[in-house]
Amino acid sequence: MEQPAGGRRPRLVSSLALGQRAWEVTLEWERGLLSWRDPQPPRGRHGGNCFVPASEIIAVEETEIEKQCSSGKWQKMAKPHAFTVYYVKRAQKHRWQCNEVTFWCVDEQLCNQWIQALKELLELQKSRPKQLLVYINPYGGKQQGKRIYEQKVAPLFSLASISTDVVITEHANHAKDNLFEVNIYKYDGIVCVGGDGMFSEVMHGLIGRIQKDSGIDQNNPKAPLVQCNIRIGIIPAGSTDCVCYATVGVTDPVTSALHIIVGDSQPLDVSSIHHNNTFLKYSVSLLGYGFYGDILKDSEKKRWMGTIRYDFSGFKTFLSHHYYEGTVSFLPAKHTLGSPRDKKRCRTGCYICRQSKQQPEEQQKNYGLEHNEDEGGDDWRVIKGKFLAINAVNMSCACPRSPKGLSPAAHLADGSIDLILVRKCSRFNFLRYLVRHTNQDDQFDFTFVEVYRIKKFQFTSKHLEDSDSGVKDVGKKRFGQFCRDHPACCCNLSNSIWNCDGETLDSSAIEVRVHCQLMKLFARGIEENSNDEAIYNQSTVEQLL
Ligand SMILES: Nc1ncnc2c1ncn2[C@@H]1O[C@H](COP(=O)(O)OP(=O)(O)OP(=O)(O)O)[C@@H](O)[C@H]1O
Repeated sequence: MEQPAGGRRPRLVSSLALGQRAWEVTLEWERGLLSWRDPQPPRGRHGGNCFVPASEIIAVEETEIEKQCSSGKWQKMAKPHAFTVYYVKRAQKHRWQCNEVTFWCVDEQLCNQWIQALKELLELQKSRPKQLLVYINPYGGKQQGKRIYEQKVAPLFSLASISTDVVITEHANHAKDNLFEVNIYKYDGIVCVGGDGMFSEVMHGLIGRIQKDSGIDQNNPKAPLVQCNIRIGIIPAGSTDCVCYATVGVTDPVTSALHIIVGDSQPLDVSSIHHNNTFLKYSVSLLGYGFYGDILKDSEKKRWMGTIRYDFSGFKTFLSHHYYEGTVSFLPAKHTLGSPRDKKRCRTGCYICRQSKQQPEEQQKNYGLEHNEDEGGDDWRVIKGKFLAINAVNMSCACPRSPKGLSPAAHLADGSIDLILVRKCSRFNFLRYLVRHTNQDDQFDFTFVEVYRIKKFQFTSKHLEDSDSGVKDVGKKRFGQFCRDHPACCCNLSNSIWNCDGETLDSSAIEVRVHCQLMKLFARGIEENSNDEAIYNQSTVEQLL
């Protein structure tokens, strides 16, 4: 063992066997790094050097290995002592796998010393969860949630010595209601196994519970919400897993489980949505009126079709080409360093998101001040018009169908919303706009598309503004009915609905405000990997619709 100066913990260097050959294995405490190299690589082969940071070691276990190997060599030797290191291995397209390597030696004491040292190093990884509360939606997606959890996730949690309390949901809102009853503070995290709907339910339960315990009234649209430090992990098992995709880069249960085990933490902005001082919902990805609202409305009626309903309803909604009149008022975001068209993608360790970290404290400080900067004063902008789509996104909304997403440069945690207004245009132009979500061209470079980075917005449909004039209304309702019966008609219907992260909102007139880094996920954002960006070219318009 090497003994460096200065009383620091010594580096552990040993010659250990890996298979049939002796490797030099090193554990560097200061750098938190395990490495092994072949000191005499076979002729013609380069010496392999392997490194695993301690933060990516999943577990260390003493291992029984066969006393006799095929060559019969060990017969003459003393009993081998072995240990296995399980660690994260990066595969293609942001996928993580659990890899293992087994080292052995004949010196039992040396073997134990290595196991002890590695376990101590793992103990130092303080952000790792020890106890998790898991909710499984057995009916999400292809109804595989339970199987996915039991076969792919639970064995990894057990390997990493994470204890779990598992609840298999029996009805919608089971998890949300349960989160108001259990002692959530004894857990290091909440895991949901399901799709975006299940995640939304757990998020509402957790944020709601924290506000309740802190005496915050969620119905007050101006109340500064209390941050949730209990992280949520998403094991994707739904028909849409967009939040998982946008925060991990892939929808793969094993990858997500490994991000939970290593204790990743990704802060996330959350928008609160109110109507007349009544809280409606929280949103973390897409709040869409018009095109995406209509797709949801139609697809809800076709649940029997399974996941193909989204393609079907997307195509139908595109053909129907309805536009909606209304007024959007918004408060531009001044604090953030980026802009929606600057091409600075939000990636692991994003600088722009890190700079926004102090925002929640400032919001708390400003609360109650009559003319605080947050209220914006005269800075509000008002836009009246006819819109095919109004999309407010808290993240890029990248998904396998649209790997760039609705706003490629949106950030997960910069305390802003990207507001995209798509004004009435021809069907052909709208198609051109949609196609740009799948290629390298700028989807905001159209005269009928505007994008703003904002903090708050309000929307009222013209239908509601006019609702006093009863006579006009009757006519409009009739007209609306005619259009519903003839979907190829492209006139304006009175109202669309809001699609809030895949669920409908009860009101079309809404008030929205973003809460910077209100919650945290067991994720690290999308890791930089230029090869994966080439995936854009594979998407087609059909996939997008
Ligand atoms: N046991 C249950 N029975 C019925 N519904 C449930 C149950 N558990 C959860 N849910 C609800 O099912 C909804 C959809 O769940 P989830 O997101 O997991 O699946 P999904 O197939 O992706 O659904 P969607 O396509 O509608 O988003 C959630 O809103 C959740 O509240």
